[in-house]
Amino acid sequence: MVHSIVAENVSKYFTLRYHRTFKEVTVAKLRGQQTGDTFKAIDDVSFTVEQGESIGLMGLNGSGKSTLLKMINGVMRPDEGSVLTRGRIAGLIATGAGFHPQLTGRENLYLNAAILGMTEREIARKFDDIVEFAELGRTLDGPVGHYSSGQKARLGFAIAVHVDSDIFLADEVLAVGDKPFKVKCMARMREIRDSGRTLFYVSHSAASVKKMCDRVIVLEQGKLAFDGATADGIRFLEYGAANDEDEVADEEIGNDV
Ligand SMILES: Nc1ncnc2c1ncn2[C@@H]1O[C@H](COP(=O)(O)OP(=O)(O)OP(=O)(O)O)[C@@H](O)[C@H]1O
Repeated sequence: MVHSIVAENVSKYFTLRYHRTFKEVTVAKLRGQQTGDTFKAIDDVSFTVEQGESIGLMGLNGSGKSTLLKMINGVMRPDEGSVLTRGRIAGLIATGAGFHPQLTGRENLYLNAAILGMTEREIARKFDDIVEFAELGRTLDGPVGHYSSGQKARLGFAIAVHVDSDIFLADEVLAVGDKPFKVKCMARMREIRDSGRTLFYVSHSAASVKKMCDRVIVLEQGKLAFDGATADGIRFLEYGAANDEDEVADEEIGNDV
């Protein structure tokens, strides 16, 4: 077994500030009021992922999933503990992050692919496939600042899936895409999983996690609340309500893949 991701006693603190200006802070201090609050967004989380595992990272809004993914990706560092990863990491962790709004989609494609570690030759070789995957049509030559969130996600995801990575991170890629694009993304993520790469997939959708992942990690207020088999994880989250409307839509997407 080869370790792909090792997180050891990872904690991350954030400060929530109640005031936006110096004046407000000064007034609050003079009145003896609290000006902010520091809290643990990730609280002493440890787990090991082997190469080729596909993990569904689940939990309520604000439970710390994106923060954990950012630390795996390396864009954020833990305040305590460590996150070690093996190999190249690619994926979509924040829709549109890293795109330059004044540059066109085509220009951003070159820039983003280079930032993700692709060589010029590699970009030239994969360019048409990326463009075809993104299906942006003439929008590709318009500035990314004018793109809808779905269009940004299309471009970002299309680039990310074409990077030869060992670890693929996906944070709610399916949240903003339309149905045909979601189906395409799911199919591509399954290919990534089946090619033996490590998949770390953040989702609120039980159906897609069931189809995609063999292990589930659940965060609750920054703490690791569950780590185990997918079916047990979903049961743990009590996402099984069959008459839930979202869940029904969710199953539809799942069935199409
Ligand atoms: N840069 C930041 N500064 C201060 N607080 C932050 C920052 N980033 C995230 N937080 C807070 O940390 C907590 C965890 O946020 P995070 O985005 O990781 O949650 P999440 O599980 O991904 O949520 P969601 O399901 O809504 O995407 C939240 O309370 C959020 O408000």
